[in-house]
Amino acid sequence: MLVAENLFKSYRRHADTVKVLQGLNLSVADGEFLSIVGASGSGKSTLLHLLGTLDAPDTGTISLDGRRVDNLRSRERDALRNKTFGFVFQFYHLLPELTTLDNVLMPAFIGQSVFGWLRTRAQWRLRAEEILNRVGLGHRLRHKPRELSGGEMQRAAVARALLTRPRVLLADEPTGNLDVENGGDIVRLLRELNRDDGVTIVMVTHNLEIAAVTDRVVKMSHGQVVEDTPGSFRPRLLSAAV
Ligand SMILES: Nc1ncnc2c1ncn2[C@@H]1O[C@H](COP(=O)(O)OP(=O)(O)OP(=O)(O)O)[C@@H](O)[C@H]1O
Repeated sequence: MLVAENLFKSYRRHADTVKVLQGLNLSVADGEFLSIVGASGSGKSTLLHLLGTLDAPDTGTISLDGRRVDNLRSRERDALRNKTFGFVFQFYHLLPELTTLDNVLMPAFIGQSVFGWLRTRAQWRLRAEEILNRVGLGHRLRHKPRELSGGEMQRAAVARALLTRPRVLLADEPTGNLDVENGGDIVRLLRELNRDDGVTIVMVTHNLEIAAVTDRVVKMSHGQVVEDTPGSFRPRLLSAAV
């Protein structure tokens, strides 16, 4: 479904050029739960940004269902991104002044006209409540982020990413700021969303135990894929695995 071919990406800072991706190839199948591991600086986050059309490669191509997405014009790219991808980051990025419910509603609110929003907000609210119940936060709708635990904040961020029913969830170190128990809960939640709702998930992680519960573990080094192995996930082990 999502295919990256021969990606090169460098960052220029002043006189320096940092070569990050160096001929990277990766295919992600529909419905897969894949993790990307590798040393710090190997280019994991850069790859995730490129796959999610947040940034473009210098050369190489990225295709979704056979259609190039790396060279779209910005308006087309934004529309495709909003429809196709949900993003979860290590530090949640929730807006502190908004309630959990309003944070989750943000993707629907942004980019709509006032009239569009007034016309559709009741439906979006129902959807937001449904997804918040799904992630176990149905009892925290009115809480502000500072009134939530780290694990709850990440659940809210997952709910926000899934509000618009994206096909692909791109998660950059979603457990990186959580203790073992809460990190395990988040990965179990992602596993369930993948299994029950068919969401394709690409997750960057430093934690090899967490990576092992995904279907496939891709290891990066110096901007290339150097290992691509099945994870050790078995459905019946889900509760004991993390
Ligand atoms: N916007 C940028 N400008 C300049 N250099 C950058 C930029 N973004 C990333 N880099 C550099 O590119 C390299 C790869 O960064 P990237 O974040 O993709 O690595 P990573 O594998 O995700 O690392 P980590 O595991 O530490 O998060 C790093 O050396 C980083 O300093």
